[in-house]
Amino acid sequence: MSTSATQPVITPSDSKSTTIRVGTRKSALALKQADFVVTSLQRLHPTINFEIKGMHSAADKDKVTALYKFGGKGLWTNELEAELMGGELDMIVHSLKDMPTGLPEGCVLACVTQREDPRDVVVVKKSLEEKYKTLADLPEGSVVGTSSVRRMAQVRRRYPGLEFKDMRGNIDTRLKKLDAEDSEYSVLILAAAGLSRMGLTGRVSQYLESGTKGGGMLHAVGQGGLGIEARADDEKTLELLKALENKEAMLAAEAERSVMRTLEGGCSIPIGVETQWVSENKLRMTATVVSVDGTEGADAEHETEVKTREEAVEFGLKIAKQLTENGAQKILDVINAARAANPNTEKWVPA
Ligand SMILES: NCc1[nH]cc(CCC(=O)O)c1CC(=O)O
Repeated sequence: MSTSATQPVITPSDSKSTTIRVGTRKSALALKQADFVVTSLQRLHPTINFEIKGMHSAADKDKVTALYKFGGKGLWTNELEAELMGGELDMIVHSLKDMPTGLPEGCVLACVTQREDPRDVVVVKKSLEEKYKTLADLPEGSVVGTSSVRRMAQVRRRYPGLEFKDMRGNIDTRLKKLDAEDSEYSVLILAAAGLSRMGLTGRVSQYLESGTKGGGMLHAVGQGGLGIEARADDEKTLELLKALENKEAMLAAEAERSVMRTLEGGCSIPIGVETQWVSENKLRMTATVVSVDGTEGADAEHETEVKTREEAVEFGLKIAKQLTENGAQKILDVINAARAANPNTEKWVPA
């Protein structure tokens, strides 16, 4: 075999001998996210072989059962985690917002990548696009498609005249259902990040955020971020992932997840957040907990210096405490009691 400058010789030592298996859900969006992570890792480590393995979760397979009944925590993630622990996978790429705030023993949130736009957005039915742009434009009785209790409760609080109807399925399916001539929906609320990753930002009609123009709506904990889970003792994979970590995104995510972890009583709750780096190392968070009927809300806002994971978690605790003092506990107690009393009729989805 001859060597030349244009034809590098592949010797056994630098051939693709190591394989890293990357698990993900199997939706088009999830596969895109995993692909993004693998492409980034492959660029940094050309000699490692990366394989993506897509899996359908229990919640993907069963679209009828109320999602929180799968056990709330780990709805989308349990099967993947079993493979991670069994060594069939080396990492899992998640939408951070679908990741439970408590991970199974032996698993860690190894990496948070740079965050996409964390906001929710309004998408208007194609045939109504000329008529309505924002939630405020919608006439009373208009139907908003969402299965997220967080989105529903917050919209109800600000726009009590609107109606809600369940909307599940992946992004493509949701848009098709919205646009169908005979659909009852006027708008959908979706995550900007999902649309953007699918190349569908053109459908965004309004960005929702804390200000008046944004409808006073806060997004989900972790929304727009990717979380990569790995085995706590897998030094090699943890080291690989360090290069993909975005510190600002990680600290903001830890702070948001800390609020959620502190407040949740074992089930998904209607909590919205917004975090923003306002100056060097200074994080501002706005958070809300809203009753399902939208009549009551507890709000909190605070900014503080956050430089470490511990400080981020501490900050989240502080916000959770402020929320509790402002009435969040009462709202959560009512929700938990209603779920316990009437487990068969609710379709509340953590989104
Ligand atoms: N609820 C499902 C889900 N999980 C993650 C995203 C994409 C946004 C993200 O990565 O945070 C979506 C779609 C949506 O909420 O519109």
